[in-house]
Amino acid sequence: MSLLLDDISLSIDGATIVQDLALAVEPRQVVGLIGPNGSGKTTALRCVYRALRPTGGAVWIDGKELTRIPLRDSARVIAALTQDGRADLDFTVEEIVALGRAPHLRGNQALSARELELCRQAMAQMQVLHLAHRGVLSLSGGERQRVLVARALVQEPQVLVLDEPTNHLDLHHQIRLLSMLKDSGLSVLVTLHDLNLAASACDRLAVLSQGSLVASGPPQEVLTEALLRDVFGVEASIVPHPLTAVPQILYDLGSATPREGTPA
Ligand SMILES: Nc1ncnc2c1ncn2[C@@H]1O[C@H](COP(=O)(O)OP(=O)(O)OP(=O)(O)O)[C@@H](O)[C@H]1O
Repeated sequence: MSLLLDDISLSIDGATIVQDLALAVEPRQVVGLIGPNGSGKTTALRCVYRALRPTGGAVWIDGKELTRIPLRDSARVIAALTQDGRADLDFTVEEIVALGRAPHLRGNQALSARELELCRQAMAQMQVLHLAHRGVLSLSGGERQRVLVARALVQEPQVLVLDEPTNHLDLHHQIRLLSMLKDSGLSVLVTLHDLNLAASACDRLAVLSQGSLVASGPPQEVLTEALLRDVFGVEASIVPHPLTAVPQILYDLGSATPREGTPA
């Protein structure tokens, strides 16, 4: 399933937060949305999972304009892992994961045997099966993040939107999650701050700066020393990964430089 952000803009109280963002995610592609803090990444994702409605442009799913699709139908095909999706009710892990099936159920319909097995598999995949009966409030940040990914997977979406999914995850789980996304066969739009992981995991990168798209394309075209300097205010060297040839950034502490338009 394809996802298209067709020149979307989002203004709040007269302030433009995202401006004319054009971005396509082809079927089975993983696209990374990167950019400095406050550049509009979360706001753009919120327009895709319908927490916000763009004030200009439109989002299209497989050739259909999103606002013309009933909410329940779009919830069946788009799953989101959000930054504000922290569960604050003390449900158990298996209850939280089962909530991912909600868009597919009618009323108080119970989960079928297939759906229960789907939940079990997703918990196993995210290595939280042993926590199934624990209350989510008792989990560590990384455990809870993995539970929320499992909930998104049981939704059986075709488009997956994830806002900083590696937050709280240790290195092992960061790499497992990103390789799972790469192999998932889903159309994935993901924001990441770790640019080395983004370069390894994503087919394409899109760079936002102050609400506007400033670069997009394959990681080897997008990640340049000039872009790191101009957009992120960092002097760094970029070398090809010795095994995969994807660009990898070598940072030098003390190389953060003032960025244009950023308060000191
Ligand atoms: N409801 C709102 N009202 C006013 N300003 C907002 C609102 N939502 C977001 N903003 C502002 O819009 C800008 C972009 O925010 P957004 O969360 O999209 O950035 P981001 O790129 O995801 O940042 P980060 O990397 O820090 O998560 C920020 O300056 C933020 O303060």
